[in-house]
Amino acid sequence: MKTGGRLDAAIEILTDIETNHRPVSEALKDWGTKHRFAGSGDRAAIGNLVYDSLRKRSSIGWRMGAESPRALVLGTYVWTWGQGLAGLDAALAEPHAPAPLSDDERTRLGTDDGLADAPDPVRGDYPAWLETAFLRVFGDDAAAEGAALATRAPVDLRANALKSTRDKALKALEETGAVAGRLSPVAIRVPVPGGPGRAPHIESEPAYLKGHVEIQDEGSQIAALVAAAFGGSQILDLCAGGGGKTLALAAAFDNKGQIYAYDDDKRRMKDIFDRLKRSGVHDVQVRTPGKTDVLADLAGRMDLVLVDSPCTGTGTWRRRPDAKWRLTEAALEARMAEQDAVLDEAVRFVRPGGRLVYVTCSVLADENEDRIADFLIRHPDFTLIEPLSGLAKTDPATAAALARFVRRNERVAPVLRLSPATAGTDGFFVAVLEAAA
Ligand SMILES: C[S@@+](CC[C@H](N)C(=O)[O-])C[C@H]1O[C@@H](n2cnc3c(N)ncnc32)[C@H](O)[C@@H]1O
Repeated sequence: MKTGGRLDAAIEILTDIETNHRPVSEALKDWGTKHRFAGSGDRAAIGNLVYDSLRKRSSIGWRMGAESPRALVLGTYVWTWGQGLAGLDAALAEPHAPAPLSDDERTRLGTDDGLADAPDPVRGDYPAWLETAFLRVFGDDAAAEGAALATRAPVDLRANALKSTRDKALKALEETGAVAGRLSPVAIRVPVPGGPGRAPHIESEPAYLKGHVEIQDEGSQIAALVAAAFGGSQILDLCAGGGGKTLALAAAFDNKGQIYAYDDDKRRMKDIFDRLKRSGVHDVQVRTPGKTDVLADLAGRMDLVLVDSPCTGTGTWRRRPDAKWRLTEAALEARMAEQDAVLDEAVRFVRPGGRLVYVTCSVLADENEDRIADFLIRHPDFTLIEPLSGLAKTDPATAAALARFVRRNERVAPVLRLSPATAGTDGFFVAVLEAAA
């Protein structure tokens, strides 16, 4: 396919997503099934056009005067992909291309900066109803933080210390352009190309197949490292899901602790057994929910309970831009109620003097500081402690590198907050609570 045809396909897919309220991945897959002649390069380019259009829906819509699929795709090609008006004209002259530009489109696409007077949520590409929430967390940086959440994310990997080292894994992945991560000592970052370029397919790399690396955002790795550094031998990962943090905890513990992995939704745990096996993890007991209380024997015994809480995922908008525009106030409130519930549940497992680590991949204070503030009122026997105090003992260099992400002037402090703009990771929040001895 030529570029013109790819632009037209992206418009068709975005229209399908919008009119039929379909998830992006499903709409892309469907289009692929109906257009078998499209090669893998075409599919990658079309997928990139669709995702990039969604990432900057608001700012491109503002500049184009419309948020129609056509306006978004044309704006993405000219501005985000840097092809300019001349590049677009060339593509539109190709077979199967979208219709020629109107005069208004031509004028708008030829204007360099149409965002000078735009409000923060437009410049930062986040939903207008979150304006107050973003201002509260980011202040004057709200638009810049939003804009960083509207870029493409790199592929982050965690070198699995149980099977390899970061240096060996970097060597094995040399051809992908992999480099060492900047914050986590086990992070590897694989850059993703811009424009139509295909992201590297890590799942087919021998280093991945042999369990030497796991795919995990560097922010998620840091959350696990911060938690693991509080040590102990009995750990409960209460919201284990597919096991991303469980695997990172197990690697940090070098198979020396006993980790219990649980999730109240059995389906979310479907991949965990395969992942544990591939990673060479032996010290994890998976507990799935059943008719009886399958965690009863752990009550009051855990040195560490990790609550990797359900959340809106605002910190992961780079990877799931459609979720950004689908998020509603009702969904946010539902997540907050779940967060309170799971925090309350966690309490019964923490031994006297033990720690409860609360993690979200959201940047919103409603899901972070506010949940902890309310928790401390309900559970005055817990206190918030320095989030990096564990890591400062086990890995002082990493703790020092992370110190600038500790927030001290919030409603609840100290807490750790990472974001794409400040840390180059997904948005993550970590609070560490200690039970009275
Ligand atoms: C952010 S995801 C976990 C991701 C996972 N830890 C990882 O690193 O791959 C949150 C998980 O919490 C689970 N969950 C929600 N409420 C829960 C509860 N009350 N008890 C246990 N798990 C819960 C959800 O099913 C979901 O899988």
